[in-house]
Amino acid sequence: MPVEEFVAGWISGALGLVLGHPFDTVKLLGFFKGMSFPLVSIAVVNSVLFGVYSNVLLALTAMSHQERRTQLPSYTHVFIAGCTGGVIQTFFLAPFDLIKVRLQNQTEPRVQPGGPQPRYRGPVHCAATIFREEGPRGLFRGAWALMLRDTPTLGLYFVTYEGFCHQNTPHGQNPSSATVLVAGGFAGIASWVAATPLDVIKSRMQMDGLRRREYQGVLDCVVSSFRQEGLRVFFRGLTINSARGFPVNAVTFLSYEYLLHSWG
Ligand SMILES: C[N+](C)(C)CCCC[C@H](N)C(=O)O
Repeated sequence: MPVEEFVAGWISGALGLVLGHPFDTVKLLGFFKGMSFPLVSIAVVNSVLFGVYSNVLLALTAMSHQERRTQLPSYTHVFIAGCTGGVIQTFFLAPFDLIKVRLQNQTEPRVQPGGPQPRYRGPVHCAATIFREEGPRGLFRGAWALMLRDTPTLGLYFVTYEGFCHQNTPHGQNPSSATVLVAGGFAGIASWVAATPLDVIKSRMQMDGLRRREYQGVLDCVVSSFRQEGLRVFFRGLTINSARGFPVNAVTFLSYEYLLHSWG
């Protein structure tokens, strides 16, 4: 099984993430300490996503990464491989994403000497507290919504990327760096635009249960959010998600392709 894809997915994800970090932090104006936690999480999640994607595509098409560069596999195969990557990565992403959302939404001011401690003192303390207060399943709160958000949208992500590359590359050649950058950026925007409605729901589910349970499940959260705030609730964060999605995924795909190419 080609492991290069896993490693390339990890490194390229980390590069994209460093670039996207400022956007992620302004997204909720909460505090988000340091980069080590996001780097560990992206290492795990992106290597699973890219590794599963490439290996499923390989199994479906019997073409290697290099062969796929010159001959585009069918969009159905690309979509299925992307969706499979989306499903599998959810199991890894769910606890990391939950911790991120809980830390970002922490509204207590920074710790003052002698003042009250924040509820979560950092990612590890946050994980331990959730485990203690909400049980092991608590670490997967919102995971269904996350899976619904990421399965089709990661299919779309890879279809956009491969399609754009294919259309802008002369037959039989590798896509240029500029093409890869723009294709990755568009893939990021397309998938984030499609993912935003369920991103709103996912974050609400992840925050639910801190004080009292408000939602019965994903559908209930969709219905009551819509009733209380109207259709526009599903577009919250659309601009910042897209603005972040372009550079992060442009850099992710460029470094991914570069690494795979240089490993030959
Ligand atoms: C599927 N969804 C749109 C949620 C994400 C797709 C891109 C993933 C990338 N790590 C990023 O953070 O932008």
